[in-house]
Amino acid sequence: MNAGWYDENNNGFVPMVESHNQRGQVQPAVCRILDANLDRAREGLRIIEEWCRFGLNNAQFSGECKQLRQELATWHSPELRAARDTLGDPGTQLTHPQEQQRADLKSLLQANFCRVEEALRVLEEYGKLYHPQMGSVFKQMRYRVYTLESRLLGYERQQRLLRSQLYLVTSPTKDLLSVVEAALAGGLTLVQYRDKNASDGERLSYAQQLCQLCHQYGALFLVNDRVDIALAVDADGVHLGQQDMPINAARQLLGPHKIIGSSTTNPEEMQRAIQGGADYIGVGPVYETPTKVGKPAAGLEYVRYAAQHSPIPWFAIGGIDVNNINDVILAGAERVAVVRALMEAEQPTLVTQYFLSQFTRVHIQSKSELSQSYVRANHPGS
Ligand SMILES: Cc1ncc(COP(=O)(O)OP(=O)(O)O)c(N)n1
Ligand SMILES: Cc1ncsc1CCOP(=O)(O)O
Ligand SMILES: [Mg+2]
Repeated sequence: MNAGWYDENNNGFVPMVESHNQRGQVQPAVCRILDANLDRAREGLRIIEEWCRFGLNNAQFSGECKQLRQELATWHSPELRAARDTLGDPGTQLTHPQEQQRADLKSLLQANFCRVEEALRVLEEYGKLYHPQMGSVFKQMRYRVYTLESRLLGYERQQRLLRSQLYLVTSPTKDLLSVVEAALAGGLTLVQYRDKNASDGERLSYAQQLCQLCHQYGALFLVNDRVDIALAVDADGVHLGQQDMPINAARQLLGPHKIIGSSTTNPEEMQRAIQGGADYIGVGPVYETPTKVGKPAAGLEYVRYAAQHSPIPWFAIGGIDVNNINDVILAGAERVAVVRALMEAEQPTLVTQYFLSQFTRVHIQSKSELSQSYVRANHPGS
């Protein structure tokens, strides 16, 4: 097999020029290192590719993984393979406890990205001893993998946001973690940590614990108001109100792939949030609420407006509970955010399940009511 690499600019396969080794200058150990790391990088990419293909059904991401694997294969010459000495390799016996268990899919993907990036770095450095172009080729490849990682994790986040119909905004309580965990156990997939009075130390500590908990359950975790805390705990994003940091400044700090939510009370604020690049908006307060004292209700009218006009995901918020959720859904909401209804619930797991079940039930019921009234109108007496 001829070694070489795929050059996008020349649009073709570039055969590998004579290696230093062929001139007898490279130690066998270097060939073993290159062989092992070519394998490591390809295996890691294959694991990521399987998720892109079968988990996300995403042809673009899986295509990029496959392309990278094929480019790696072109460097894996018989000469490097021949240097392999598995029996004499002390590293085959060494495993790290973290390799034995992965907390969730995100950590599985991150661990494998890390493995690929490390292997590419090794190939970049030791490759310089083997072939004059190996250093720059593997450096470029490593940057492509970084880009793929951040695009893939960003895409995953957006998908999870789209699928989230219930959003818990927390309020301070001594059993904060157990309330949130009970709601997560009921199927909650989106949590915002909100505490207007805690010290920064407390905020950081709660944010860290909640972030870890949410990720264990595969849920998204956002921080209210504070971009710095969101960054410090590697949260999935922030929620910003009209008085908080502007969306574009937060985007500069958080990068393109974190989620930024924005509060809106009227069509003008909605328009500005969308133009500013918000990933979702809060729509409300739908009803007056003691959680946001002094903020007048925007009403169901604004919910109907959002249902007609918002091109991005939006969450109705403010005074929503198990008694009025159906009115909010019938006004067009497909997603709601709540504080008290879950934070003060005796059984947050059951209340979460109830809320989530309403999105399916109300739509089925309202469709069947509509079809019944259609039959009555068109076939009187039947
Ligand atoms: C989902 C969601 N919508 C609206 C808000 C309110 O944000 P803001 O207007 O900044 O008020 P505070 O929550 O900071 O008091 C929210 N937090 N979440
Ligand atoms: C933070 C916020 N922003 C608009 S309404 C609201 C509070 C909603 O709280 P509750 O669900 O307890 O009425
Ligand atoms: Mg705010």
